[in-house]
Amino acid sequence: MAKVIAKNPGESEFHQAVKEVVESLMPFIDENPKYNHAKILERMVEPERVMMFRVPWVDDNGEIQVNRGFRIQMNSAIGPYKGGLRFHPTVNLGILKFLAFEQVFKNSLTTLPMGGGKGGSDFDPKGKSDNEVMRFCQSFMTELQRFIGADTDVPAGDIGVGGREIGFLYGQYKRIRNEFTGVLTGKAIEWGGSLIRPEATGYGAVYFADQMLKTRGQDLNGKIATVSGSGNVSQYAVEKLIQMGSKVVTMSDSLGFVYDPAGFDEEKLAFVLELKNIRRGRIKEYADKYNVQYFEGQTPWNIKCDVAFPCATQNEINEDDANMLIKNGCYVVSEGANMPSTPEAVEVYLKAKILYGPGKAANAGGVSTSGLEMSQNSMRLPWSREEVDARLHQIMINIHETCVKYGTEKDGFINYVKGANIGGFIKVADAMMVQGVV
Ligand SMILES: NC(=O)C1=CN([C@@H]2O[C@H](COP(=O)(O)OP(=O)(O)OC[C@H]3O[C@@H](n4cnc5c(N)ncnc54)[C@H](OP(=O)(O)O)[C@@H]3O)[C@@H](O)[C@H]2O)C=CC1
Ligand SMILES: O=C(O)CCC(=O)C(=O)O
Repeated sequence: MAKVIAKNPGESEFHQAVKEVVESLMPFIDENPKYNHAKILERMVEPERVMMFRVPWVDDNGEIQVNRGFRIQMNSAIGPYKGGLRFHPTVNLGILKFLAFEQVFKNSLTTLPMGGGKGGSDFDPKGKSDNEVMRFCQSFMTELQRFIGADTDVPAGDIGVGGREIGFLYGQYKRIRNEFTGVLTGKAIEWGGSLIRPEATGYGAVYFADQMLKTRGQDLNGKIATVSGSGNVSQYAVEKLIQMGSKVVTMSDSLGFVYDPAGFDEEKLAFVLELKNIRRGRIKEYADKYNVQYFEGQTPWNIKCDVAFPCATQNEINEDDANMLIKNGCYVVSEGANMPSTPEAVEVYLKAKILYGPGKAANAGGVSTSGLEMSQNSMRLPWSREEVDARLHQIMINIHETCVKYGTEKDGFINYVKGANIGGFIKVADAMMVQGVV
């Protein structure tokens, strides 16, 4: 860790992600010294390649704007680099390296042949016109296209990158490279996308929670759920929770959260989708429309619930929030977001022995379905909604089984952090061992 910190100064999120993995992997590596001799971990914390580039574009007033673009190609031992693009003003090298590092383990857990990568820009799509977003995406892809390809590196969406952005990015890739390939996932269904990809991360986090509950002979029916965020992952976590009989009482955005004690239903969720995906408004409008409470500048973790789904961003649950969740009776946390719980919050969950599914396991449904989109693109054949959903569901069951296999402790407690880290590590490490010193 000292070396990682010294070599990557100021990248606190990257240090955090590496530390969590290293801490749970060290006992396993001590028992399997071959990984130590081959310096697997030292190699895994060093990206295979990092690209950083200028993204100039012209806004609607004719003024030139300059953003910074990135792509981190972290590890390709088990397949082409795969991972989303994030467009958000907070994006920097350290954040994308943490996301790329997590992605390596997550993609390995999916059982599909995908390496790990991540990219993005400090561009903020909020408040921009569609034309501005298009011009930015075209400039971003003009540079990115030289580093990616359907068998090399396949980006997708993440925060700030949804169907609209993937469309603009794909259009520019096709124009420059003159090829129609599966170079991006999250495409629209009419031009090579997969059914269920938009739903997959949220659905997957709910399927994972359901599997965790099954270990205690329970299910989601009748449970009170809190969800944070109101973007892609949150929207479909809420949809699946409603379908499974839970009562979802919160959603949020970066300005605050709404508390609806009667619970979201399909009609209310349709309002949120229209608000967020089309009008691109603020969640406060939900409180105004349905006459419920809105808590400005706050997160939903002090609301009483059985199950919590953090689906917004990293480090959105701190130690106090975690203590509050547990004090209020919450005993399941399934992370739709990447690293939404601080290390102190994770300590609280593990000490309380609740059912805690870390993001790299619980939110792997999104990238899994991206992998299924790649398969369909290679075959040039689309699968039905039922087929993709069944495959997604089975993958989440398999990931859960892997966590149980490597994370069950002597007293029977399932430490999903340990299970996901060891389960994700083995496949990548073994591939690296036989591929030589690369
Ligand atoms: N999309 C996917 O397939 C996958 C996404 N993830 C992870 O899920 C999380 C959400 O992604 P996604 O739903 O795609 O992104 P979206 O951009 O669709 O939605 C993000 C949501 O989180 C909120 N948010 C973003 N930043 C902050 C912040 N700093 N504080 C509070 N709220 C914030 C946003 O509010 P506002 O609109 O106000 O910014 C918005 O409600 C991320 O951690 C992402 O890495 C993980 C696996 C796959
Ligand atoms: O679908 C993908 O390729 C990436 C999804 C993603 O960015 C993630 O799992 O965090």
